Formats: sequence, C-alpha cells, structure tokens
Amino acid sequence: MLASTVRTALRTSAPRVAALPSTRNLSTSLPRLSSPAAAAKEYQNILVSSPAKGVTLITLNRPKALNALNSALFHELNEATEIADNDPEVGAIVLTGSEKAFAAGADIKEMKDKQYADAYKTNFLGHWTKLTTVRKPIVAAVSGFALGGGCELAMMCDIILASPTANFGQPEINLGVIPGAGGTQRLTKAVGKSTAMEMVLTGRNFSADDAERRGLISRVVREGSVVDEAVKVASTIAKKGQIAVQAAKEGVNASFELSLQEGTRFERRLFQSLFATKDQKEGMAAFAEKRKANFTHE
Ligand SMILES: CCC/C=C/C(=O)SCCNC(=O)CCNC(=O)[C@H](O)C(C)(C)COP(=O)([O-])OP(=O)([O-])OC[C@H]1O[C@@H](n2cnc3c(N)ncnc32)[C@H](O)[C@@H]1OP(=O)([O-])[O-]
Repeated sequence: MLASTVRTALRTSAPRVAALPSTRNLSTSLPRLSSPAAAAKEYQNILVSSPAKGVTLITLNRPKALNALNSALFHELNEATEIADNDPEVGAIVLTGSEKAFAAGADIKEMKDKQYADAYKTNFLGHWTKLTTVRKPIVAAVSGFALGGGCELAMMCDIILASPTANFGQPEINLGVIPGAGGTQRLTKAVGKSTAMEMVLTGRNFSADDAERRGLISRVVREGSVVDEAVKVASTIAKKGQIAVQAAKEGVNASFELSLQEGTRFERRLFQSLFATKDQKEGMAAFAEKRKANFTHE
C-alpha cells in the first residue's frame, strides 16, 4: 500500500528520448558539496560524493567491465553505505553506474572457476546482502544494462528510477546458473510470478518502459536526467525527520515478510512509537502554527 503510494507520488509524465549509451560516468556533471564522511574516502571501484545537502552519491566505477560486480567492488560499496548510514549529516543515498551500464551483473570472470566447496565454505555472495540492512533509503539511478546481479542490486535499493535506455534482465540461465542475490525472490514480489518466470527462465531483458509498466521500477525519467532526478528524490527524503524515514522504510520492508495482520500491527506500533520523538511534536506543531517544520532527528 505504502509502496504503491510512493510509486504513485513519484510518477511523472517526463518526456522520453532515446540516446546512445556510453560508459561515461553519470555523476561527473554534478556539483560537489563539502563532503560527509563517506565522500572523503578514495576507492578503487566506486566514486563517492555529496551532490546535495544530506545526500551521498555512490557511483559504480568499473567502466571497462560495464560495472561487473566483483568482490572488491562490493566490499567498497558495503563500506561506503555503512559510513553514510552512520553519518548523521546524511539522510539518503543514491546509487548509480555509467550511461551504458548500471551493472552488467556479477563478475563472470571472477567466479567462473569457483568450486562448490569453496563457494559454500566462504558463503560466496553472503556479503551482498549487507546492502539490504542499510537503514537510510537508497535510490537507484539506472541507465543502460542492469543485468543479473546488476538487476538484483537495483532491487535491493528502495526506489528505482530509470533512464529510457535502461535494460533489466536476469540472464544467469544462459550461464548455466540462476539468480543468486534475490532475482528469484525480490523480482517475483515486484512483478509477479509470470513475468519473473519469463525473465528468469528465458533470460529475456525488459526495457525501462516495460519495467515501469510491470512495477519493477518507480518511474522512467528523461534521458540524461536520471542521477539528477534521483538526487532530487534523495534530497526530498533527506529534508524529512530521519527517525520517521527510517521507520517508514522498516514498515514498507516488513510488508515483504509479514502477513497483513502482523504487518499492520507492526506498522501501528511503529506509528505509536513516533509519538516519543521531538520530530513528531515539531512536525505537528509546525502544521498547526502554519510554518515549515524544522526536524532535528530526535
Ligand atoms: C550475484 C548472484 C548471481 C548473479 C549472477 C550474475 O550476475 S551472472 C552475470 C549476468 N550478466 C550477464 O550475463 C551479462 C554479461 N554481459 C553481456 O552479455 C554483455 O557484456 C552486454 C550485453 C551487457 C554488453 O555487450 P557489449 O558488446 O556492449 O560489451 P562487451 O560484452 O564487449 O563488454 C565490455 C567488457 O565488459 C565485460 N563484461 C560485461 N559483463 C561482464 C560481467 N558480468 N562479468 C565480467 N565482465 C563483464 C566484457 O567481458 C568486456 O570486457 P573485455 O572483453 O573488453 O575485457
């Protein structure tokens, strides 16, 4: 319910223009503000910056490999999101890639010689799930290929915006395997059994428009504007009270795990608990006094 309300609220009639994809980094034209903690660090496979107050922008940066997701990249991504999550100055995170590829999947070359015993003993890919424990909202800005692990990575985010060039798919079946980071689970919950089965069993890709129509993403935005639009969404979120935002994210995510009765009870408890916060007092007082709320995240 809340997820569909969010989707409806975000829907626009932005014009859609096709363009040639490139590996150009999608974050290069954005301004840099004085950086929160995560943006102060240098990484090998990602770029971290702060394009707007309260927003951390993480850009996957393996252009030659179409942002194929290797272990090193994922460890850096986990570290950067953890820093942003723990930074009181950050209210929301944007995750993006290049024009040509959000991410073309898990790194096939890195995993092709793996043996079962090793994969099992080391809990191969276990560290991918850390992203789903981030408390602050993550907005994915997807352009170009979001395939396999790339599609799964986007689905681990909370809101997905896409460029008209975006292409979503789970082609693992062509490699003799299946999705391993939520492609059979989150995809099915997002688009339903039939579409999920078609994607997972045939490896067929879906366009941005198709993905929007089927509820995989929040909306398609104008070509070239996907990071700007995602930063705008993140910026809007960053201006809200962080406790309410965190509770809202927890509530929506709980709907994937709980029955309707348990879910609504959990939601009501979260709602009631917010009356213990200063932000609730401030938000409601500001409404009554016809002024803008000044949330202090307490
Ligand atoms: C996590 C749980 C389970 C998940 C499993 C998966 O995600 S399985 C994966 C599911 N994903 C797939 O099966 C998609 C695999 N990728 C493709 O099918 C194509 O690259 C394409 C259609 C995305 C773009 O075609 P295009 O002709 O425009 O470009 P191009 O092909 O020339 O690529 C440029 C360079 O990038 C390289 N590279 C690309 N992807 C990967 C990768 N995943 N890995 C490693 N490298 C990758 C490619 O080798 C090449 O490097 P080279 O040779 O220059 O050193």
